[in-house]
Amino acid sequence: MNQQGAVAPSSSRNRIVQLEDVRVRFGADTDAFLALDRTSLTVEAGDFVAMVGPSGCGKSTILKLVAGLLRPSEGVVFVAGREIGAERIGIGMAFQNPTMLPWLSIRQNVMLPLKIVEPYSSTYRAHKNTLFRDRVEALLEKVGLGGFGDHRPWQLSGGMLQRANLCRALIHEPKLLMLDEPFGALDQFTREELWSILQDLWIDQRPTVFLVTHDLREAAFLANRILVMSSRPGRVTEDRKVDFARPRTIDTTYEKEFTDLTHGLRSLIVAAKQKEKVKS
Ligand SMILES: Nc1ncnc2c1ncn2[C@@H]1O[C@H](COP(=O)(O)OP(=O)(O)OP(=O)(O)O)[C@@H](O)[C@H]1O
Repeated sequence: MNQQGAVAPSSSRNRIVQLEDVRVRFGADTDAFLALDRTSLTVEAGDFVAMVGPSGCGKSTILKLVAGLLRPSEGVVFVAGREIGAERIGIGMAFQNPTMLPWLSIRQNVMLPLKIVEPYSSTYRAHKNTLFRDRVEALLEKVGLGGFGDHRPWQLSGGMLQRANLCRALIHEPKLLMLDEPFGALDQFTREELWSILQDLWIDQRPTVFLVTHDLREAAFLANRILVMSSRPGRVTEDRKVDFARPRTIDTTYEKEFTDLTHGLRSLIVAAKQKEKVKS
């Protein structure tokens, strides 16, 4: 068994995330079931990884393992060369429903990680009206929300809120950015606009991104690597490299290589779902 705080093998120190033979079980006794089966995975710092697969296959479970919100039942998870939980690492998160605090302005909402996360929190009071405010304004401007800093969340549309949500996830320049279906609730046009915005932010800051999505075009547009998972108990069955030149544009998504890729991914997921039906 691994000791808490174990260090990853030195040959793999440039890998920011490593899962070794990880299994996750939920429930107890007769209700216990295996959600994630023997998963091994390594991710290089600065990479953009998308995870796709049938509903319930364990995509969000992998996000939670990497974010340290969940412990593996077996195996080990290393983040930044150390067993998860042993050392703090900057993580940004965004989910399908942006949970903004309604009594705060958009600027104050975006600033929250600076107020909470070290090394920013200790100088928050000194910088909140100068340096940090400028930083928030610059980021809001970048995502097309310049001039909306004083608005309240309920005055913004869903697409605008998700832009603000991305700003909040990135304001403290996290090393890891965890995105769980962040654009799932948006219309197609807004979603496509946000893909380009997220791509630009990633090119600027180069965090390591884990994106969970059901939208195969989204995965192929944004990621450098797409992991396809089998049905429950989930395993990574395919690891596809995506090397379309950046910055990608919406036109890229109509090119043959791109549609071949998304079509191929779709076939894999349909096959995984059929296997699930046969099992049940
Ligand atoms: N805390 C929990 N307790 C019990 N079961 C859980 C828990 N979290 C997840 N599960 C179960 O584990 C399995 C994997 O869940 P997970 O959320 O990782 O799937 P997913 O691939 O992200 O699904 P979706 O695409 O539908 O969001 C599912 O069957 C889910 O019901």
